[in-house]
Amino acid sequence: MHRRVPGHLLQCTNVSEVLDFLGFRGARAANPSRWSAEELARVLHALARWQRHSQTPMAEDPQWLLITSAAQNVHLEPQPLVSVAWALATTATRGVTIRRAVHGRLKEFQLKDLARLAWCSVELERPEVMLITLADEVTHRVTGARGARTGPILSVLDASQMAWAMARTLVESHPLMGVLQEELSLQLTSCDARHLSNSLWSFAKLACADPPFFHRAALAFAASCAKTGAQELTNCVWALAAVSHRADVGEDLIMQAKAQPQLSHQQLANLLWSAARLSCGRDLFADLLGLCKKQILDMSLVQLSAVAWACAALGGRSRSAQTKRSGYRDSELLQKLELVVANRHAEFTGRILTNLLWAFATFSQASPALAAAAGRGGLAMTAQEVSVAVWALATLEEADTLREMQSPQGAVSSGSFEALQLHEVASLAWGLGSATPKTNPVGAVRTFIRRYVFEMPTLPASADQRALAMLARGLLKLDLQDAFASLLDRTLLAKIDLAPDLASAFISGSVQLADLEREQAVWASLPHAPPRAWREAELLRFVRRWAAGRAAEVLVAAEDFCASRKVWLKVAGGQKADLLEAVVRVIQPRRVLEVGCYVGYSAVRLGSAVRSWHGEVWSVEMDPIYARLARQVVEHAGLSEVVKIWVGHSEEVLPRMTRGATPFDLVFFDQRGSRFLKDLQLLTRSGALSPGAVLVADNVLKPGAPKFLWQMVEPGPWRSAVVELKDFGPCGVLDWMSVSRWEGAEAVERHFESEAPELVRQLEWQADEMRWRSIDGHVSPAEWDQFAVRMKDSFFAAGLHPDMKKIEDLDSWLGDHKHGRLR
Ligand SMILES: C[S@@+](CC[C@H](N)C(=O)[O-])C[C@H]1O[C@@H](n2cnc3c(N)ncnc32)[C@H](O)[C@@H]1O
Repeated sequence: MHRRVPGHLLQCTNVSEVLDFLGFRGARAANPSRWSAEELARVLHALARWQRHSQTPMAEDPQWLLITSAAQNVHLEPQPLVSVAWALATTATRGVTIRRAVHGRLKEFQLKDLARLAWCSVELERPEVMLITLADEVTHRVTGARGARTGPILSVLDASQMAWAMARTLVESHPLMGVLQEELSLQLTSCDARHLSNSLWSFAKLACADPPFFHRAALAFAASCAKTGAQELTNCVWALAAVSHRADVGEDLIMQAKAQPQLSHQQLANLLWSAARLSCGRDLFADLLGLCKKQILDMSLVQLSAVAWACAALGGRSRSAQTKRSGYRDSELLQKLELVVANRHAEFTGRILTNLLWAFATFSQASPALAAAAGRGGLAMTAQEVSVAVWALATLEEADTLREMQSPQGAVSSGSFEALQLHEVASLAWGLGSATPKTNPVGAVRTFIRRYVFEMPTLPASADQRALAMLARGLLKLDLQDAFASLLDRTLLAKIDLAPDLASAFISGSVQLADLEREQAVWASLPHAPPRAWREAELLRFVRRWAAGRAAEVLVAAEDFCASRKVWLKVAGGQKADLLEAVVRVIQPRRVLEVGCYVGYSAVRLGSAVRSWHGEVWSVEMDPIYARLARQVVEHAGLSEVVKIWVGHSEEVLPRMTRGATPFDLVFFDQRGSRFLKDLQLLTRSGALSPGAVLVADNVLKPGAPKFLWQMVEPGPWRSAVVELKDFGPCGVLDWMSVSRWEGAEAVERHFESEAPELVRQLEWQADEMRWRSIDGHVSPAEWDQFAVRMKDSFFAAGLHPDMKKIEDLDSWLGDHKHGRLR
């Protein structure tokens, strides 16, 4: 079928000239119904080959249409019929069918002809009807012939053509795919890379690949692809990514594809999408993204949204359950995307919009134009897309748009959510709950969410815990207390080994509902010393053994534990403890708040300092296992009356604990740096800070809290100083702690509204990325040091020049508060 086209044929400029060249002139040319079946097939075939090379559109040409209709009315032998099918398929001629000609005659065709017909059928009318007939026949013949043969029955070319046709037509769950897999398995070592790539693509598209076969086929492709082109490489990489194959093979192939000259926009977008799905290395991803960025403004919206999706999704499959994706934030790309959004949002479909929204929300990048596009109810969004959009808009705090989506014409009101999966319902519940005032319950959707929880089937032990935690929080935000209780009961019933975040959501939710019974049930389900907390459990044993129940001894024992066992614990010891004590000595706070208690080391230090003037410490910890250990450490130090430990995420606990409480004089932020600003906002909005309160924040350099630091050094209600010191532990990595004094409540909101410059936002992202990396794997002290130095230089480059102080300067700097003015 793909023989070379004769040179003379190539020189023809229209259909008549081709007919003339083939010897059909005058009245004979005008009367194809008089031609023999073989003549018809020969002419159609030649015309199709001419069209393929000349790229001249022919499907509407009157002479071509006459010939094709004549071909439908004659009886063709199998060979000419395959030729005609090929001609019709390659010229994308519509309205002509060969189905009837083939019907009832399949036995006359050889296996290879059936495969060619399958390949052609993709472009013909109602392909699935013909394809299923062909697939049944091939399956029947190959399985029937197996008894008599040990080797392959279908050639690699035939098998790959059949597979490709099935995938293009999306014929799912047909036994033929299993047959083709077996046929290909027998010939993997001798397969041509092009056919292998087509086959892998087809199996992945139909999600029907058996992993060992896929792996062997991928290795066979990698071994034979040295001379293949970009399309084959892209297809194969896409297939590996779609079935979540091992990253290493995919990464090698992406490197090869990247080196191909002139990758098309589609190939680039596919490669980047695949690189994200395969969790490729960041350098390789950055190289590919560099190529995409050069062409981004010429890409189609679908390609562009795939690029955005890939950037947000990179690193999504992290090893530990605690971590989330960090994505790949690129300022230049975001700026270009903003430009596209501003100019072309009217053309967005639901999928394009939600991909972009998801990426912007992942990067905490506000985009009013994008939010406005989502608000217009006219966009036909599927229920899944609505759930993504709602989550993204809530993350970006676009409450107005969310309300618009819930108007009678909006996508939320008109959506039908019955087919949503757990994580999608969770996004919907959390998103709507985050942005909807309690006075405006979201009607039918709220009823659906409640029913979904009550009708949920038994949860498997492998249930998606991040989704469950999000759903639990969403239910409380939507005031669906009975559904929250039901979700908690079902989860405990399933004997799921609770991850910290889910346990924390359940405990803090039960406390909020004053449901002591359920709170205790969750505590009882938690192991005392899970493997991830063995060091912390060891610390408690060590402290109990070597410290005689006084705070000072507990602190020394904890430090000895780190030194003697050569373990590093993330506590504010050493110079950091000196700084905390210096601040406490100067301001003598009555009420202290700590966010990030861990095992209670700094809580004990703060508690023992404020005890002498009857002060108290409230400490928040989101991980119940750590919180329980911390309570035991505090109890052993004899400080249970002074230190109160609250369990839950700061976002949930702070509003609850500050309601009607006496304001705090000292706050110590030791949670994740990217929470600092949000938690500070919660505190100032709820009036939880006393006049002149002092805020100490740890790790503002390493991994860093750039947005927070930028706000604190900007002119406004805070006066801040930064102390450079060494982290606790044997390596003593460089770090900063900030000390800020609140000078009044005026202009607080305005202060928070000012947006940090792009470079600072970029640094914020880098800090978070490093934080997740350190949770997910090991970061060496040398890497931390390099990171800290780079961060410092970047701060200065961003114009962030804090007032640097030494610990001994704090006394005079905080002078106003000396001698306990706050008492
Ligand atoms: C660096 S450790 C705290 C060390 C402790 N302050 C000390 O010096 O002994 C950080 C702790 O904060 C907790 N955490 C992180 N983000 C939090 C949040 N948003 N709310 C409550 N706890 C959080 C973590 O689980 C972790 O135990």
